[in-house]
Amino acid sequence: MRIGLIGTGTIGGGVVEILETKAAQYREKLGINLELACICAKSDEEVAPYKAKGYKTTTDAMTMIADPTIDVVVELAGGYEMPRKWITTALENKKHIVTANKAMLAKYGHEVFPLAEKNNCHVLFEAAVGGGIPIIRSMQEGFVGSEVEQLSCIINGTCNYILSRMGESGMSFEDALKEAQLNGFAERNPTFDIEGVDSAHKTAILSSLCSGKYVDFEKIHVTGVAKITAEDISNAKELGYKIKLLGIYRRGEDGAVDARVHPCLVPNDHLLASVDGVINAVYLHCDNLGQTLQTGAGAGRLPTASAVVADLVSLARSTDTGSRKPLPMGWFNKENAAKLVPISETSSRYYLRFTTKDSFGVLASITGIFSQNEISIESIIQKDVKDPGKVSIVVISECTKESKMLTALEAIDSLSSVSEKSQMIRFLK
Ligand SMILES: NC(=O)C1=CN([C@@H]2O[C@H](COP(=O)(O)OP(=O)(O)OC[C@H]3O[C@@H](n4cnc5c(N)ncnc54)[C@H](OP(=O)(O)O)[C@@H]3O)[C@@H](O)[C@H]2O)C=CC1
Ligand SMILES: N[C@@H](CC=O)C(=O)O
Repeated sequence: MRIGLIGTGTIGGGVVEILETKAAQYREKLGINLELACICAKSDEEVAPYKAKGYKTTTDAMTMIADPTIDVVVELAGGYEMPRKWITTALENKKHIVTANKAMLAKYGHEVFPLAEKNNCHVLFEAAVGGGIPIIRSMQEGFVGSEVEQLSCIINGTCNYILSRMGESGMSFEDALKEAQLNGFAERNPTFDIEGVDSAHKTAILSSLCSGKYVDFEKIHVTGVAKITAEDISNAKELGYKIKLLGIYRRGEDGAVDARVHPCLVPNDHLLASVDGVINAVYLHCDNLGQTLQTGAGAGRLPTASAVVADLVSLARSTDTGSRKPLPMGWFNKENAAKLVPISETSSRYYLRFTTKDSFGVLASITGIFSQNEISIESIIQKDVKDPGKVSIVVISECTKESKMLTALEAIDSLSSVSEKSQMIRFLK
C-alpha cells in the first residue's frame, strides 16, 4: 500500500519513525507492505531531512493527492479548511484517508463520510479521539452488541495534564501549559485545548458514534478549564474529589442527546478520578455490557502516531485482501441530526464559590436567594480570610436544574457585598 503523508510535525514525524522501525516486521509477520511513497511538508527546509534519507518529497499536497500511484493519504497537518480540501479531493480520486484531525471531522465529517461511502473509500481516524487508545475501533466493533447509555471521558491530554500538575505540585496554570506544549500535547492553537473546543470536537464524534445520529459540535455546551483556580482544586481535594475536564454523553428518554463538555468534580472512588497527567480515559455504561473504561496516553508523538500506524495496518489488511468494505457512516449525515438537550434543562449537584468583601450578613443574603429559587443546600463552608476584605464561601447544592441555578447566581453576583463573579462547577454525580 503506497502512502502519501501530509505533515511532518509532532505526529507526522512520529509516524515516519514508527514505519521506519516496523514496516519490515509488518511485511514478514502480517504479509502487508506499507510503503511511505511521498512525504509532504510545508517548506523545503522541512522536507530536506526526509529527502536526504531518500524519500520522495513535495511541498505541494495537491500534487501528491493527484498522483494515481498513491493509495492512501495520511493527513497530519491539522486545521479545518486545507484538510477539508485535500481529503475531499483525495476521496474523489478514490484514495483512502487516515487522519488524526478531529477538528476537521467534527466540522466537516458530514461532507467527508458520505463522500467516502460514495467512492467506496475508507476514512480511518483512530488517532483523532483519545490519542493511542483504540476507542473508535472499540465503539465501531467491540461494543456493537450493546447500546451506550452514558459516556464520561477525559479526552484532552493538555487539560488533564494541567489540572494534575496544579493539583499534585501546586504548579501554576501557565507553567503547566508550557510543559504540555513542550511535550507536544497541545494543539497549535492551545486555546482549543484550554477552552474545551478540542474536547468538544472529540465529544461530538463520540456522541455521534454512541447515538447513531449526527451531533453538531457547534451546538454542544462547552466550558473549558481557564477559570479553574488552585483554590478550587484544593477545595475539591478537601471534599474528596478531583476536578477533571469531561466530555459527557447521555442518552435522553425521547432519543434526544445530552452532549456537553465542562469541568466536573469527580469523586475519588470513581474510575476517572485516578486518570492523571496526559492519560485519557473513556468511561462507558452500556445496556448489555455494563461499565467499561478504556484508558491510555491521549496525546503526544509516539502514542498518537501508533494509532495512525494501526489504522494503516488495518487499512492494508482490508484493501489488500478485499476482505472489508468501508464501514457505513450514514449516521454522520446532517439529515440524521440528533436533537440536543439544552444545558439549561440538565440537572446536577453544584460546587459554588463566592468571593465576598466581608462575612457579615452576606451568607444570609446568599442562602435567602437559594431559598427563593427553591434550591436546597447540602453544605456551606466559610473559608479562612486570605486577604483583608476577601472572604471565600463554598456552597454545595443538592441536585438542581441548571436554569434555576443560573437565575440564583445572577442574583447573588449582583449583591453589593459579592466582589467577584461566582464560580460554578458541576459534580459528576
Ligand atoms: N499532538 C498531539 O498529541 C495530537 C495531535 N492530533 C492531531 O494531529 C494533527 C497534527 O498534529 P501535530 O503533529 O501535533 O501538529 P504539528 O503542528 O506539530 O504538525 C503539523 C505539521 O503540518 C505541517 N503543515 C501545515 N500546513 C501544511 C501544508 N500545507 N503542507 C504540508 N505540511 C503542512 C506543519 O508545518 P509548519 O510547522 O511549517 O506549519 C507541521 O509540520 C492535528 O490535526 C492534531 O489535532 C491528534 C491527536 C494527538
Ligand atoms: N491537544 C490534544 C491532542 C490530542 O488530541 C490533547 O491535548 O489531547
